[in-house]
Amino acid sequence: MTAARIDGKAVAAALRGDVADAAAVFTDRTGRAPGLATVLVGEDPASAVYVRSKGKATGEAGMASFSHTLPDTISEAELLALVDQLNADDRVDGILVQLPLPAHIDANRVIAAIDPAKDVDGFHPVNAGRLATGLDGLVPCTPLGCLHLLKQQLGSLAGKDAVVIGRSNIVGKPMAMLLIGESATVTVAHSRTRDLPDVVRRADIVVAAVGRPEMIRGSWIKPGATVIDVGINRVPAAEEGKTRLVGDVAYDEAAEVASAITPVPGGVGPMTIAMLLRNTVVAAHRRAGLPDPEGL
Ligand SMILES: Nc1nc(=O)c2c([nH]1)NC[C@@H]1CN(c3ccc(C(=O)N[C@@H](CCC(=O)O)C(=O)O)cc3)C=[N+]21
Repeated sequence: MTAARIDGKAVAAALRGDVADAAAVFTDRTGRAPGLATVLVGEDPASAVYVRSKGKATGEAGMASFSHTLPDTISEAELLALVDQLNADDRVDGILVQLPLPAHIDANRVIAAIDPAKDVDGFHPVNAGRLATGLDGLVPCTPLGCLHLLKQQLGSLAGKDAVVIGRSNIVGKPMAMLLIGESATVTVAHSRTRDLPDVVRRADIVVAAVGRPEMIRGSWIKPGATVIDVGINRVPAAEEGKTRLVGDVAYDEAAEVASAITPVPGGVGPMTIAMLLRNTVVAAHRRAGLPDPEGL
């Protein structure tokens, strides 16, 4: 069997169209566009690329973008002061502080300083708690994008065996919460899990978020499983001096066994950005006291 390739880029483009429609309605009703503020500390070139592509996507969706680039010599207090300023700014509906932050800054303190109503990354403990307890809040973009792809592919997830590989606050834990919310039977595996290949072999749904290039092999995949690859790893390419992106899953091997699989690039990555825009337009509606836009 050759697996269907789940086209995250196309699904993300459709979602961005719906977000743009909702943003236009919001702008009409309130007289201002939904606004996203991004904060980048330091000059890491890969991080700068993400922030730029987010800024571009925001404009295309009819939203306002406020981007702040700070030197990596900035103090924690100065960064916290900027977050306070963005919390107080009524034009700003969403705040994204790009991670990782330099080592002298406590990322948990910065995340905790963001107004939970503007926390479009869904990283604030209040939003994590809401997700864990089934309350409405803002949900982390990458797991939300993975769930959207899974539901589009499978319909109901109820009763499916799902394995999430990775236990980060950003992907693994919220992914597990979302899958539980869909009534899947969820196993969270990680670096200390015993017999990982056997654990993965039981799964109808595999979400790989470990950050190790091509670690999950085709022989680990249950025939017919759906595989969502969150990994974005840059590795040396065949041609001297060049690099290419690979996921956490050995794509060609897994595609021979799975029924559907996301590619890297063009899978989960574009969904993350689309969900960031989605969360921003949802946050704008809630802050304005309007009902959530339908169908997002
Ligand atoms: N507070 C915070 N929130 C984040 O959501 C966040 C962050 N910090 N720090 C960095 C990571 C990384 N991240 C990506 C999003 C989209 C692609 C993406 O669209 N990738 C393209 C490929 C891009 C390329 O070709 O380089 C794809 O997979 O097709 C990648 C990476 C969000 N992050």
